[in-house]
Amino acid sequence: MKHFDNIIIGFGKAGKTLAATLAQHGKEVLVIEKDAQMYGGTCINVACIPTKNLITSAQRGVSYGQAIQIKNQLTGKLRDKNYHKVADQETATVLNADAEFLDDQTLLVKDDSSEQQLTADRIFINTGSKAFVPAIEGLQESRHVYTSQELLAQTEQVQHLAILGGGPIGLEFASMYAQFGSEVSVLVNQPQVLRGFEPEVAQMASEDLQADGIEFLLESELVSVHDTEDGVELSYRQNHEVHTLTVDALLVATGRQANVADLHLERTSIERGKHGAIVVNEKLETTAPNIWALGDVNGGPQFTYVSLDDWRIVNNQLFGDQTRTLANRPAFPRVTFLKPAIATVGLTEAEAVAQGYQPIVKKLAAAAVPKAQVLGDARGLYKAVVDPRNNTLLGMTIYAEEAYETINLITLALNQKIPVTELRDQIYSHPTMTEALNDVFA
Ligand SMILES: Cc1cc2nc3c(=O)[nH]c(=O)nc-3n(C[C@H](O)[C@H](O)[C@H](O)COP(=O)(O)OP(=O)(O)OC[C@H]3O[C@@H](n4cnc5c(N)ncnc54)[C@H](O)[C@@H]3O)c2cc1C
Ligand SMILES: NC(=O)c1ccc[n+]([C@@H]2O[C@H](COP(=O)([O-])OP(=O)(O)OC[C@H]3O[C@@H](n4cnc5c(N)ncnc54)[C@H](O)[C@@H]3O)[C@@H](O)[C@H]2O)c1
Repeated sequence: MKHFDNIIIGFGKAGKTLAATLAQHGKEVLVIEKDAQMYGGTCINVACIPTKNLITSAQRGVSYGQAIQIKNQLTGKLRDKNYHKVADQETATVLNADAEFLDDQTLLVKDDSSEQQLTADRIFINTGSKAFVPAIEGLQESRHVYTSQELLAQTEQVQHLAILGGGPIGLEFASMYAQFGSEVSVLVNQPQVLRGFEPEVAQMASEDLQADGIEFLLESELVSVHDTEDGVELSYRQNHEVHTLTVDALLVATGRQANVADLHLERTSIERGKHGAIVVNEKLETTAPNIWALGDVNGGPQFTYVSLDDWRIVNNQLFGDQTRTLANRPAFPRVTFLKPAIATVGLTEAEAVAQGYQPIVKKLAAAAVPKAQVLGDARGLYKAVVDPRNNTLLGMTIYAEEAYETINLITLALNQKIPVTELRDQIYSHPTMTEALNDVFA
């Protein structure tokens, strides 16, 4: 039986970064990835990067067909680069195979033609997550129902797209398809979209999405789907009545669950928790000795930069002072890439009040920022929640052009407890969206 110092299962953000770090320290490491088209992981191949590239193409007026070609070229280039970043290291090996556990120490690793058993001093699980498809009549069988990964592979533009779910995947695809000129209907089982965001922003963004041509079917429950000759008919219940809607395709965007099915964790002492995610402690150790779980698979927030931060925690244990844990993870931003984007960090006003703060709220319309006019989309709002006792930020939501950049500066100020007067008095370059901060905190 072959033995390695370190085995990483899954070529995700945390895994590939850890593999490179281990190799840079001269340590032996094997990365096992089941799909050669996924070298580099979900984000660069079928998630963050291709979706944002398609959104950018749509905003530049590129046709859908051409945009897909540009996207495929980009992901191919990144996949190759990511592969070599690990595989070219002297002490690293990349194996294209499926990994499953036989017990806490042993893996069975299979490809099309062979299988072998491997052991390691340390095993790191970084197998990500996969789309959760609810048990609704006809959904599994339909030829016109897609997950986000499947829809991204379509070379023909869907002309009328229905979307089930109003989370970030549902809304980003809705906005993207509307910008490509498709008709879009979003079924949401809630009374409003963007719940959990500042209510003014949720209201404004929801109206803007509708103005961009997106139809919201709120408080709707999908009952069944049936394929027609060239599309799919949806039956959904709204206000106790069953309605039908016929579209060309349905995107299911109802959340993602930990990718553990193939790992056979029942043969190990690795515990699973909510929705099947691997249970970890604050150092990301599983309940089995010398096995860690990083990224989406451990049930934490599903973002590439959180997976990267999981790497920081493990890296700090292996090569650092062992102080970095989930317990001291700083606040991090969340962005939904709409037009304009919504970016948020920390507490909303309601959350701050619920936690006993008596916050001061600062607001500014995006239309007041010259750069928003330059960019031609002056929709949006800046809303900051400030603790008046020390003038520091409790949270902020930005619904404006380039919100995804400005929020990183705000996150720094929030984590470093920089008084908002500093943000107010900074000299910002002009014309930029960041200079809004001069006025938000005036
Ligand atoms: C459409 C979409 C858009 C998104 N947009 C954003 C965004 O803009 N910003 C953001 O931060 N996040 C975004 N996310 C979330 C982000 O993609 C994930 O949080 C992130 O990719 C998770 O990375 P990971 O390190 O957990 O593993 P992954 O990158 O998912 O890697 C896991 C790898 O493990 C492999 N694998 C699984 N099982 C096995 C096995 N048994 N044996 C061998 N290999 C195996 C898989 O093939 C895969 O390559 C988006 C997600 C989706 C679906
Ligand atoms: N820009 C980004 O950072 C970005 C973009 C896309 C995805 N992501 C990550 O991927 C994760 C998964 O995204 P997602 O949007 O699939 O999941 P989600 O869990 O965030 O949202 C799913 C939505 O579907 C709704 N829903 C669930 N079951 C339903 C049903 N039967 N009928 C109608 N609606 C239903 C839920 O109410 C929820 O609003 C996100 O949580 C996020 O962490 C991040």
